[in-house]
Amino acid sequence: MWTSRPWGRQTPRTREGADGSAPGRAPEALVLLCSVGAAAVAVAQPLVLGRTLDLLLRDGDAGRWLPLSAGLLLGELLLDSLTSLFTGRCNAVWTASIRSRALRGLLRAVPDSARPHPPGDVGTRLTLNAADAGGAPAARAALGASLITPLGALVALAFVDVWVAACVLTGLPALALVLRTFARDTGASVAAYQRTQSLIASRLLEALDGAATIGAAGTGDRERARILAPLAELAAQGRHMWALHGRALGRSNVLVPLLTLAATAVGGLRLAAGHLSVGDLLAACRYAQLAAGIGGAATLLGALVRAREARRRTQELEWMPPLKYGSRRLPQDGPGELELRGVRVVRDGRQVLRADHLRVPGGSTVAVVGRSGAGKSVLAAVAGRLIDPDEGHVLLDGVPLDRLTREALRTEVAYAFERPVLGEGTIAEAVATGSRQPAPEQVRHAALAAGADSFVQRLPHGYDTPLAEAPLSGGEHQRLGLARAFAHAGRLLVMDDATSSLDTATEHEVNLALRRSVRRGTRLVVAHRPSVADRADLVLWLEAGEVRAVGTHRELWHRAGYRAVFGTDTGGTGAEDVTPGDEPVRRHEPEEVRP
Ligand SMILES: Nc1ncnc2c1ncn2[C@@H]1O[C@H](COP(=O)(O)OP(=O)(O)OP(=O)(O)O)[C@@H](O)[C@H]1O
Repeated sequence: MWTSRPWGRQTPRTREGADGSAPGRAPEALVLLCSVGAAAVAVAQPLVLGRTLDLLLRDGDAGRWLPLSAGLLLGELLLDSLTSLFTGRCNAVWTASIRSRALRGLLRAVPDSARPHPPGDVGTRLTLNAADAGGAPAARAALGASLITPLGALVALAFVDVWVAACVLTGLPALALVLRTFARDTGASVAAYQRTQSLIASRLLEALDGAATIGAAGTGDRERARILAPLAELAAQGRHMWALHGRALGRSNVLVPLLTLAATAVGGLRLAAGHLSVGDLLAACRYAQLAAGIGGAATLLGALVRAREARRRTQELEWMPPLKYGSRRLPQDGPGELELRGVRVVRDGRQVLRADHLRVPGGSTVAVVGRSGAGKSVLAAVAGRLIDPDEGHVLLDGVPLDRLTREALRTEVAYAFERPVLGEGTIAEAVATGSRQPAPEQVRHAALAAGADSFVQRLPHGYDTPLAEAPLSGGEHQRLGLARAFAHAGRLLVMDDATSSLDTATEHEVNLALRRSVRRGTRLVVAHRPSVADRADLVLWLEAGEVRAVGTHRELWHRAGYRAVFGTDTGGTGAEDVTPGDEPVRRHEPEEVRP
């Protein structure tokens, strides 16, 4: 049953960072604080343990040093646990923030600029790459803290015994060199690995999208091979990364014990010479270990390099050029007159649309026809400012579209597409989604006009049926897209192949309803059927990106080139598929439409 629940856009309770705002320094500061605390405790421990041991050996009673040692051990444990907790939290909020910013950048971008990023690539950037990039602040904090331990240990060691400290110091440049080489070499591999990951994801999504075609053509094996072709490269890159990591760890794993051994030997000699106590030797050995632990920074460094490359990839989405809006509004009750002045659209150095002095009178219905690739969709996109022309201007009721506020543009220009994206909510929410919030009765009215009401009523929960539970045919899906466009119809409605999946009779009913029941305005209809062109007030015939002619369907039908657009060369008007008994088409005489 359809309920009258209003489908107001609810403000979801967003998790920290998920709204795209930067989480600030607090999560990172907490990680830094706890890791520095843990590092400080680690540095203090050997001194205290050494002193405790000396007191126990000498007096058999270490006094308050014993509980202090235990306290430090427990403190280190607690601080390590807190570091893990805050690291998880920091990673989560940063990942959410980076992902939201990238997504927002993508959604705000000029649609054409997103074209080079196929869905699989976008998916990889928003999931894997965002998560890697989100790990950077915590890794940075941990790296900073991880340097405190060896440096602090070295200073403390110098207090215990300067000779042992000097011995450790001589080995540190070698460890630093290992880290530097690792950071340099691993950067390029990580970037290549992430690119290949995204290529595989893109191919997989392409194949899923075209699963029916692949199944029908029996090219499953070839497709599988195509998707997995970069896998060998990915494996090689992965192995290379692990080899670099392994080499860095291996080298530091050799250097660290050697250094500790050398420090222990020097400490032993100093003990034998009476310059060190047993407790001092214990502390010196532990400090030597901590100082040499700088090699462990390789893992954090690896995470940071990966995060840097991943961040670069999410920022490519975040920083895509946004569609900029102006501050002007449309004149009240304007008829929806559309004008294209000196418009040129160029793609890959090729002109794909040129239209000059083209004026579509307000309230008229114009069919845009032409062979495949003629530029119909480009014209449709330019007419409602989905893209800006490279040259020239598009005006709606005398106002250039790029001067309009976002609100004026999106409330007065509606689109219906061949393959509308309906989202994940209920049927009602899918129709209601848009710049305005239509009331439930308006949603139903729009669905009726789009010929969707009857099949929606048959669904288990009517308009409240979640889309995921509504098995929709291509035509039903398209009708919901039309309903959404009708529910938000402004003074200009652009329909780009939006009825291609409807049978001729349904398409005709939709056309009649559009005239009778949807807010009046100018209609720009990209069409492939002669019947649609015949019902329009005027036809705009495009060829190779240029306006070939403007006229009524019946006028143009005399031209063989025009008939060829519809793949027919019969003597009729090609509009014979119009349902008998149609009401006569009411034409709004255009005052001026010329190419
Ligand atoms: N972003 C782009 N990059 C490169 N070329 C583009 C881009 N957008 C459109 N084109 C090219 O512009 C030309 C017109 O494309 P358009 O989609 O407008 O054709 P169409 O007339 O709608 O075709 P169809 O009827 O097959 O949908 C095509 O050759 C297309 O390849």
